[in-house]
Amino acid sequence: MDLVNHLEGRLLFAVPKKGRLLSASLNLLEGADIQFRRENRLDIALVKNLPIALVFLPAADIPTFVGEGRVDLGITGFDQVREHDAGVRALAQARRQSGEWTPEEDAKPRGCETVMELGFGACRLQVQVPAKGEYVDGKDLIGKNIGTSFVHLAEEYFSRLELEQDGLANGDATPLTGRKLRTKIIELSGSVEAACALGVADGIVDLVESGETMKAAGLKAIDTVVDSSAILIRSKAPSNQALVDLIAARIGGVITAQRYVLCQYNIPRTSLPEATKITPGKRAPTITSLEEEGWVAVSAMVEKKRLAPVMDDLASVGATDILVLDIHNTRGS
Ligand SMILES: Nc1ncnc2c1ncn2[C@@H]1O[C@H](COP(=O)(O)OP(=O)(O)OP(=O)(O)O)[C@@H](O)[C@H]1O
Ligand SMILES: O=P(O)(O)OC[C@H]1O[C@H](OP(=O)(O)OP(=O)(O)O)[C@H](O)[C@@H]1O
Repeated sequence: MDLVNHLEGRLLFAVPKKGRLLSASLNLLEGADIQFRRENRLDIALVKNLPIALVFLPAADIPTFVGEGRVDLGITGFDQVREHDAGVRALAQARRQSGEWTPEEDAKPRGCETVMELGFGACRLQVQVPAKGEYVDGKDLIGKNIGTSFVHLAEEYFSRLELEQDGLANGDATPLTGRKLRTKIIELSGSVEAACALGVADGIVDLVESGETMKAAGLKAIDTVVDSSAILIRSKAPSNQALVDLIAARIGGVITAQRYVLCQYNIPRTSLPEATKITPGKRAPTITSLEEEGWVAVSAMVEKKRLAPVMDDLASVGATDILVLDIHNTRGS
């Protein structure tokens, strides 16, 4: 089937085609009951049960497609959105400097909006240097060679440092982009951590999660440029706002279900005030009377990461029969 000619009337939703965000993104789509079958090697898949087409793209390109309004929704990293925005600023500044900028360009609905954080893909874009070297501060790298895949964010970072060193204020009057940098930013598309050891760069700007890659390459972090995690983004003028809202509600429900469990227990009514302080629920706990005089049953959503101390505290105020149930999905919570 010629998929490209079946996109008419469908909301376009971009999903990372590979890499760190792929499997968690597919889990979210499954939880939101977005059903599709992706043909081998095809980067477009029609959703069977909704008027949506999934477009599988590199995470780094998704902010461009969404920001230009070519795709309505997308899953990518916050770092990629920041890098894209910095690139748009750099391009606009270059066009202004060359006199090519027109007032109409300001009116274009460029850029994407964050719909929600997705609770996975947490990492940091950090400035890294050889662990045994002399650099301890970002400023020590001014005038040096920096390897990175995040060229625009690196340019803005070192532009800010250079401005500070020169005693100039960074404000709208002195844009971070379009200046001639003393620091040389070298664009690398992968394995950035090898650049220092191979003599290509004095420092790098690269992502760190566990820190294993950085450590294995003999590097240490000296500053953070961006704290990132996966986000759902939408274009400024999506083709079907109602469908965007529906997808957002479904995905929000899946994320809440992943973060929370349902905790149920019995407790003497006299201890209820203490117990409900421990489990206030998302809005409020549900309390029902038991057949046994003076006892109530409580059920409340509890964040998974707080579960063990919550159960300890409940037991210490006299709760019994404490049960914890997984939540499969939620809506409106
Ligand atoms: N180690 C990590 N831990 C968590 N999230 C990460 C990690 N590395 C990258 N990410 C997130 O995943 C996004 C995509 O990175 P990833 O390296 O998987 O990209 P990719 O599309 O496979 O590209 P590349 O071919 O450059 O590796 C990043 O922008 C970031 O938001
Ligand atoms: O702190 P860590 O947990 O070690 O993760 C960090 C690494 O993960 C990412 O690369 P990835 O493995 O996705 O491959 P890439 O270098 O080809 O982008 C990133 O670019 C780092 O190299």
